[in-house]
Amino acid sequence: MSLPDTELAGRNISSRFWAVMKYAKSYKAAFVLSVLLLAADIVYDVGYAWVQQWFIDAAGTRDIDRLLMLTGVCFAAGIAIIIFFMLQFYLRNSVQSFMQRDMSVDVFRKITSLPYPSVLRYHTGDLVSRATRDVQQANGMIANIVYELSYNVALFAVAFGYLATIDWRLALVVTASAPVIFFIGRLFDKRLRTLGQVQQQKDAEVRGLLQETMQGISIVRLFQLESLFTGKYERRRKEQNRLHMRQAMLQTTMNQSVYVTNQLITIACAFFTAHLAIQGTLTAGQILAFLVLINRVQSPLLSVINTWGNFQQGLGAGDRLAALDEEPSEAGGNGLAREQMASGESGDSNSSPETEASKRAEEPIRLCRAAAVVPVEGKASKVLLSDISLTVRKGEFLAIVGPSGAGKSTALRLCSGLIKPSSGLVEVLGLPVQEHLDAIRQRTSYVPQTPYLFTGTVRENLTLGVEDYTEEEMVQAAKTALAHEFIEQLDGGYDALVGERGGTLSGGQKQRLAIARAIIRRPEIVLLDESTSALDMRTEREVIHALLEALPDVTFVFVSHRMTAIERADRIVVMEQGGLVEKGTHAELMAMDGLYSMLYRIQQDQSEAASTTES
Ligand SMILES: Nc1ncnc2c1ncn2[C@@H]1O[C@H](COP(=O)(O)OP(=O)(O)OP(=O)(O)O)[C@@H](O)[C@H]1O
Repeated sequence: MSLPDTELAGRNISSRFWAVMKYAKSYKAAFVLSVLLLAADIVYDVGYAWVQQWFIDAAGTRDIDRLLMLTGVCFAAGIAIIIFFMLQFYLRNSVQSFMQRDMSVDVFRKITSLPYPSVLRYHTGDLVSRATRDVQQANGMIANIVYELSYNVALFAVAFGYLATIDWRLALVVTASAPVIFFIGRLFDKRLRTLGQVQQQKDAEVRGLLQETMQGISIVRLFQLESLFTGKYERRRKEQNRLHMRQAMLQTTMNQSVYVTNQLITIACAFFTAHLAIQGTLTAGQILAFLVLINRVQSPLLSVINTWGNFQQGLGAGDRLAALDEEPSEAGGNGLAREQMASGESGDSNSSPETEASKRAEEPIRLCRAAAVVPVEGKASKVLLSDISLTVRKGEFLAIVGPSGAGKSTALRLCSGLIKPSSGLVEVLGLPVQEHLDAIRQRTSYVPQTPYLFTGTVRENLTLGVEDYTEEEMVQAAKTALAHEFIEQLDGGYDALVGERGGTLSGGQKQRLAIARAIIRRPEIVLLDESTSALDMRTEREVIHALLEALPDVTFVFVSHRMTAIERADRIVVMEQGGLVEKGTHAELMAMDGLYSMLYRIQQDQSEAASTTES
């Protein structure tokens, strides 16, 4: 996705903060305790000045008993503080890692629920980046704002209070840098935040390129694209480095401005302290405590500015996650009225509800004036399908043919709910697809053009998402898809590993596994999108024959370019340029002498020419 997220930089800060903070709810007690235990750090930091003052002043009075008592108290306090430190560290890290885990699971869930067209709009690298780095940085925002800020504000207040008890005028001089630091922070924050977002985007692009190159490594090698891709990667890395440098320089400029301000204030304080010492208004212990406390008052101011920079980066990541979260999930309905069916191919406005119900049971797929339009960046939207009306009968084997780019796969995507109809209605098993995706997908199987196998065993891939299968059912599904034989020959059989994306299997083997995976789900409808294209013609015929024999009640919709694959089809529809141009049986279509008969003859000529050449 290009960089639209930078527009989100103006979002409400508190809403972003609370969007992340809600993840602390489940760990409320540990979270609150870990914040309260920050008091141990404060006691240690400020107590150090107090101890120095008391030891020096006690040494001045030569009071050994007091010195011993003080040593004992310090020893006990030291041990208690270490225990509190460790507890605080444990709780803080646990809460943060649990929050991060919960948040990344939510982002993962969101990504998997995005509608298919939205997934296509994002780049995989971008989505991976959001689920990993953005989650990490958004959580870092909590660490910054809650822990760091609470700690620094409390340290500042306590150290300032202590300083004021020694000399309130000096205490005020020490804090003179606060308004300047605030001003500097405001000057830099927006730029840091926007830069953080652009940087995240660039990181995602680099990650995306890396992923894509790994996935297409064979093409990179075979097309000798190594230097092209390396150059591309180098350019993106250069751009990424440039942004990192800009960000580092901006952060350093901000830090150094604050540092210089603090140095000037420290020099002024040193002057006043020395002046008061000359006048004899401070004890030696107070002078020492004062010098320690100057640092304790100023270091929170310095830390706050760092925290602010990191907080801005966290907000940038929070914005990117919010943008993803605001993407509508797939569950939404298409809002189309069922009445539209009335004007469709099989619609009959006068029929009774009972007639309609039985018609629906007999016609598991009904498309009524369905259209699919996709938005195209910077151009008018593109029409993929227009005005498609079609019904498929229960147990029917319907074939869809047509030239490349005619819209055959899009029609199947429409039936499986992967894309929404932009107008018209698509009903599957009597239900409008977009409103009943879960129910429909439970009873429908879709086998895409390129089957996707997950890293794991044959068995895991075959039974994906099906828990109540028997060994017999699994083997039967594999036999029906003509996969059993080659599976048995694999080292390990059904427990053989298939490698990343099924890399150890041939294209045809992957396709047969995908078909077996589709039928083990006991579907009522199977949508096959050129799912046998990698098989030889004989095996393809055998697979189709086995499917039809084994599953006589199942409705098959089969997209194919090969006419031999669809010779058993009950009906054939022909598509061209996103429209349905012909339908009928093979004989009817041949008699029409239209596009189908032309495609059929071309293929026959080609196969005759091929067999002549072979002989
Ligand atoms: N998400 C999309 N965005 C833009 N155009 C798309 C999208 N999906 C498909 N198209 C376009 O829609 C048209 C139909 O594509 P589709 O994949 O349905 O064709 P097809 O008939 O299955 O082709 P083939 O036989 O080559 O697989 C093509 O021109 C394709 O470029």
